[in-house]
Amino acid sequence: MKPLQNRRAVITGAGSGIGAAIAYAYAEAGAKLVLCDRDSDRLAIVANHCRDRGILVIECVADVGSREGAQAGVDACVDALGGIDILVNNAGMLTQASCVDLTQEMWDEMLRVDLTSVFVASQRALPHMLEQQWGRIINIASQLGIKGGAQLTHYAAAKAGVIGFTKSLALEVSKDNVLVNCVAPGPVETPLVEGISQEWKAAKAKELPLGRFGKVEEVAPIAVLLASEPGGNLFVGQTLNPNSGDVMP
Ligand SMILES: NC(=O)C1=CN([C@@H]2O[C@H](COP(=O)(O)OP(=O)(O)OC[C@H]3O[C@@H](n4cnc5c(N)ncnc54)[C@H](O)[C@@H]3O)[C@@H](O)[C@H]2O)C=CC1
Ligand SMILES: CC(C)c1ccc(C(=O)O)c(O)c1O
Repeated sequence: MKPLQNRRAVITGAGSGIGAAIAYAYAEAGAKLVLCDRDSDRLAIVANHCRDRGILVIECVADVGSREGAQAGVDACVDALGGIDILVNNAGMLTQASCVDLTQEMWDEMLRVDLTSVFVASQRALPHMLEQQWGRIINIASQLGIKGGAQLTHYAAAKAGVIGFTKSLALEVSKDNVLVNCVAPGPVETPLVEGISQEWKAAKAKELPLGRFGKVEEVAPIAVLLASEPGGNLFVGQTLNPNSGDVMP
């Protein structure tokens, strides 16, 4: 039997990068998928590749920056599949500005997309998971939520918030067999970091003990482990750190 056979999973930000890799890994693992993204074209490509692996996939085009959009994936899963087992809060954005130049709009958008959406989607999923006494919530944070990042106060604050939210929710619901954890990657080659210059990225890669950025297929298996039994059963409120050795908490 495959590790996530017939589990009903929602993955946000599944149209690209880490979210797409998690979608492929979950498809291989036998899950039924609700894939969410605001980019319908990219989402359709990822969804079709998952269908090629013989599993049921529902596409949900939504912007998690709004309350309705953050709830949409969970609602689609419950409506179509009768419930939800796994929620992967992965959708995220990255902009850069020094704190003095950061506008209120940039701050608010970052907090809405990278933090508030995690709360809203989790809150929507929880009644179903508590009722069935089984659930897994996996939040994609960032090592910058631990170490901070210049020009990234808003991003680092949102991701630190995700880590604190994860620990606190884990304390509330683990006795009901709803396990909440997060993954805090270091730099990973995805479109998210495409805007950063090659020179900067080369210098950053040299600093890393591993000497290179991560690849999405090196992060996705962690989301499979956390959702699977028995391998994921003892992780409660943890932050897993696939970061090329950049942060050793
Ligand atoms: N790439 C990296 O170096 C790292 C990424 N992360 C986190 O991993 C997660 C995924 O990032 P990547 O795969 O790198 O980025 P990506 O840019 O490749 O993919 C992000 C996906 O999320 C979607 N998305 C963004 N905002 C959305 C919104 N408001 N509503 C719905 N969908 C939205 C995008 O359309 C895109 O398909 C993010 O939470 C990011 O903060 C964490 C650490 C390092
Ligand atoms: C700016 C660099 C490439 C970068 C971007 C994002 C993250 C993260 O989200 O964790 C990093 O750790 C980075 O070093």
